[in-house]
Amino acid sequence: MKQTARTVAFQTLKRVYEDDAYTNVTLQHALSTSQLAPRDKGLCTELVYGTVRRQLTLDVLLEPHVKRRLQALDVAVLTLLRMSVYQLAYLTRVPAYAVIDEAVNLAKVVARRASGFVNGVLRSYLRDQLTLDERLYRWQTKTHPDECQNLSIRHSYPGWMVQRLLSTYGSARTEAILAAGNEPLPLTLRVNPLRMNPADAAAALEAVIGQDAVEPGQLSPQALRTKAAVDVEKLPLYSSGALTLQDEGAMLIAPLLQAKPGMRILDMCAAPGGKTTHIAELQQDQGEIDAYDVYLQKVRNIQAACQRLGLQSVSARLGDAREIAAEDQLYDAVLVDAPCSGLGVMRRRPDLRYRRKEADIASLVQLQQELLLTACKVVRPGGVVVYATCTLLPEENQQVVQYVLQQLQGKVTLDDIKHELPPMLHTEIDKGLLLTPERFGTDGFYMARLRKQQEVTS
Ligand SMILES: C[S@@+](CC[C@H](N)C(=O)[O-])C[C@H]1O[C@@H](n2cnc3c(N)ncnc32)[C@H](O)[C@@H]1O
Repeated sequence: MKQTARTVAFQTLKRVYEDDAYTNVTLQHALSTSQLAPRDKGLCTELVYGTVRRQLTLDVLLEPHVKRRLQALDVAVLTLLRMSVYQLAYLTRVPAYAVIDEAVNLAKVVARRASGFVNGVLRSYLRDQLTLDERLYRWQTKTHPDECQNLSIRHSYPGWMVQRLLSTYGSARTEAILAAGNEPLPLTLRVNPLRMNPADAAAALEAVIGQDAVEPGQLSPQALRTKAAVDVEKLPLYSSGALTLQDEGAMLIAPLLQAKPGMRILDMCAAPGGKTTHIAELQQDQGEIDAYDVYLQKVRNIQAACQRLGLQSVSARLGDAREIAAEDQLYDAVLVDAPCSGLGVMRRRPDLRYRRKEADIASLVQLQQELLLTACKVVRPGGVVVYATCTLLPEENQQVVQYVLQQLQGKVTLDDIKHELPPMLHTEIDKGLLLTPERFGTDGFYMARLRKQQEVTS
C-alpha cells in the first residue's frame, strides 16, 4: 500500500481502536518510521487526533446512514468511515470527492468486500447536503437530549465529565472549555537560559522555519510560540539542549518554587522531567534536585531529558514519593506535580477523555492528599511546597490544598502568589492559580504554593 497521510492515519487509528493503544504514542511511532513529508505528517496528525477526539460526534453523524449498529462493523470499516466523516464534517478544505475516492480505494485494500458498503455510506452522507450544525440539530430533535448529553455529543466528551464541569463552571464556560479541548495543539518551546537567550533562539528557529514564524510567549519570559509546523525534535537546536517542548501554562509552575543556586529541591512526581529540568535551569544547574517517579522507564526519561539539556544537578530516583522520609536534611522546596484526571490536557491526549473513568477520581484525590502531606513533612520550616495538577476539578485542586491545610492546623499556610504572576492572570487567582484552557490558549492547570511555618522556639 502506497504511504500517504491517509494510509498512515488509517493504520494508526486502526491500531488505536483494535488494540486500545495510546493515540499519541502510536502516532509518534508511525510518523517516526514513515517517509512522509512534513506537510503530510501534519495532515496525518490532524486526521488521527481529530478522528479520535470527535468520535462520539462522528458516530452520531454516521448513524443515520448505516443500517447496522456501528459497533457491529468490522474495525477497519468503522475506522475508515469515522476518518472519512471527520474530513467531510470538519476539514472543509478537503474536497468531498477526494475523501470518498481515497476511502473507497483504501477499502479495496484493507476491507475488500466492504468497499461498496463504504462507498454507499459516504455517498448517502453527502446526499443529505446538511451542514454539521444541521445534522446535530436533526439528532437533537430526534433524541431530545438534556444539556449534559447535548454537550457530550456536540463536543465528544463522556457525560460524567461534562456533568462535573457543568456543576463547577456553568453552561457557557463549560462549553468553551470543551471546545478548547478539541483545538489543535500549539507548538510552544521553553528556551534553556544556560544555553541561549530567547531572542537568539527565536532568530535561530526562524532561520530554519521561516521569517516571522516565531513569537515570544505571553506568560513566561522563557517561552516561544511557533506558527509554522516543524519537527522540533529533529532540529540541532533541540538536540544541543537549547529547547524543551512545554506548554506555556506549565512554564509558570517551576518558578513558583523560587529556586536559587545551592538550594536542595525535591520533585516528587517528576517524569518525563519537564518541570525538573525547568527548576534546574532556573537554579543555573547549581543545587541538588531529587526527582522521583514510580516507573523505571519514566525515571530513564528524566535522565535522558537532563542529559540532552546538559544538566548535572538532578538525581533521578525510582520510588513511591509517598514513602520519602524526612531525613536529617529537609528540602528547601518541594514540587508535587500530582497525577490527576487530566481534564486540562484534553487537546494533548485525545483519547484520555474515554480512558478516564469517573471512579478514578476518588483514588486520585487520596493519592494527591497523601503526596501533599508527605511534601509538607519533608520540607524545612520556612520552605515552600508547590502543588500543581493539569486538571480542572476542584476536588483534585483547591479541595486537596484545603484538606492538607486543615490536617496540618496552621503548620502550613497558603502563600499569595499573585505578584509573581503576569498581571493578565490576576483574575484567575483564587486559592492558587486556575488556568482553564479556553482563556489563554494554554493547557489547563492548577497551581498553589504552601509555606511551612517556622517552628516557634522559646
Ligand atoms: C503529572 S505527571 C508529572 C509531569 C512532570 N512533573 C513533568 O513536568 O514532566 C505525574 C507523574 O507522577 C508519577 N507518579 C504517580 N504516582 C506516583 C508516586 N506515588 N510517586 C512518585 N511518582 C508518581 C507518574 O508516573 C507521572 O509520571
